[in-house]
Amino acid sequence: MHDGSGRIVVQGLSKQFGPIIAVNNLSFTVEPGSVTGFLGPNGAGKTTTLRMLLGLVRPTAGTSTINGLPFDQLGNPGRVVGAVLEAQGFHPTRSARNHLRVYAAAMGVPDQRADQVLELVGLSEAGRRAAGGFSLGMKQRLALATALLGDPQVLVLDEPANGLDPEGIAWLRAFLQSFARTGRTVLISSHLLAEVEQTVDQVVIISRGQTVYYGSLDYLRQSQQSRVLVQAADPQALVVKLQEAGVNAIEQTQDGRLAITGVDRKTVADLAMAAGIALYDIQQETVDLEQLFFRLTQGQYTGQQPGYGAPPGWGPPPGGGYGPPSQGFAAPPQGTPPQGYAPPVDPQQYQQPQGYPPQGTPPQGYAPPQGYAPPQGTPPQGYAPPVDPQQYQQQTGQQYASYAPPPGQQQYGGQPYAPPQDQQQAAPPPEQPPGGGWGGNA
Ligand SMILES: Nc1ncnc2c1ncn2[C@@H]1O[C@H](COP(=O)(O)OP(=O)(O)OP(=O)(O)O)[C@@H](O)[C@H]1O
Repeated sequence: MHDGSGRIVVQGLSKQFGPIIAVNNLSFTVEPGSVTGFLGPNGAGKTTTLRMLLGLVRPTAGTSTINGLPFDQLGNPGRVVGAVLEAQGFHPTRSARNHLRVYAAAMGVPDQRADQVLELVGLSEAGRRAAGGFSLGMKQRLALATALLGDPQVLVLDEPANGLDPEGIAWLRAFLQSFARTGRTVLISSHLLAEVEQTVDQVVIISRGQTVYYGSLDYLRQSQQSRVLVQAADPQALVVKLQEAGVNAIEQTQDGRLAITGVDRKTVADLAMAAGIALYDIQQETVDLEQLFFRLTQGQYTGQQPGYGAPPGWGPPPGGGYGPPSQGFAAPPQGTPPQGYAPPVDPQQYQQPQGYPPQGTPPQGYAPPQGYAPPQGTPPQGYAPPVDPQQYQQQTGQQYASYAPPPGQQQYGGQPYAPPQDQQQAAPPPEQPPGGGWGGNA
């Protein structure tokens, strides 16, 4: 029901399976009106966290709530949370439409909603085909359709882009952003930053069950400065010349090159030439987000400490704070839809079925953020911490505990439906989600 904020709060969540610490003291908040990416390499603890959030796994410690309540106290969870943990569990010979009708009945929503959600995800034409013959991408869409049956306030999707082609990923991006823009909450997991980079407003990056970054991608991006890598005939002499010119952020790389931050290639080359120091190689190194993601999560398998923070000599984020992520989103691609798909409904605008608060009306009890509200204030001095502590504090009310690394660790535009009178009084669905659909790998 749309009777709460739709906020997801995870607080000190831990899960141990025998000797395996799958999730270790995880805390983060997902605000309504935003898309949050939950990122980490394979085995980092993403699915376990989502399963705890959805009441499918009992935490060893900590809590997770949606609308301020644990999942099992939500009453009619299918109307509050739409979840896909695995795009599996469809009866192989049952048509997609009939699959959805079964879930609609369990949830107390009218049969017509099945056709609406099929249209929303672009599966209208395939609706009468047996789900067993669906491609992975089509199964992802059908799982999403199942999650949308109850017109939920919150979407929790585990690796939703898995199996989608580029057209499908672009469509999903537009859909989720449009969904979030109506004041709803979206939490999606992925092990690939690039897959969700253009979709999310903020990310929670975990490695070995622990948070290694929590904040906006803009902050992460801007915390990294490019370096000039130079191979000089006389590195020591070049260091002296650079320091005389006021350039002090210099370090030596393992291969003997100098890594210089805060200057461009031309400045270094000019200084070297003026001093008569021969240069054998000079390059500008720009660190992209994927590299940063890898750096933050490395050690997952090697037992190394994760790459907390920027390397020495790297500067603070640019002055003036950091801006909000780009507004708007890419329109779904044009052209011929893949075989078997009806063209998905234009995800430019999510329209709610009748009987729900009008589109754009935030759920009671909170003011949805306009786009993404960037953290306020001045970024930390010296270097960028892996977790944006201000945002962490702002959202959780807690001091971020892992600021220093622990030792040794590391749209849609649906056809509104008017529920028939008798359906409006329908019996509540079961306490637990029906197996196989939302929360399907229970
Ligand atoms: N039921 C279980 N029993 C024992 N260990 C488990 C169980 N579920 C998960 N684990 C372990 O917990 C750790 C985290 O697994 P989890 O599936 O949550 O990671 P993940 O980030 O979702 O990975 P992936 O991207 O590969 O799905 C792994 O080491 C996994 O083997």
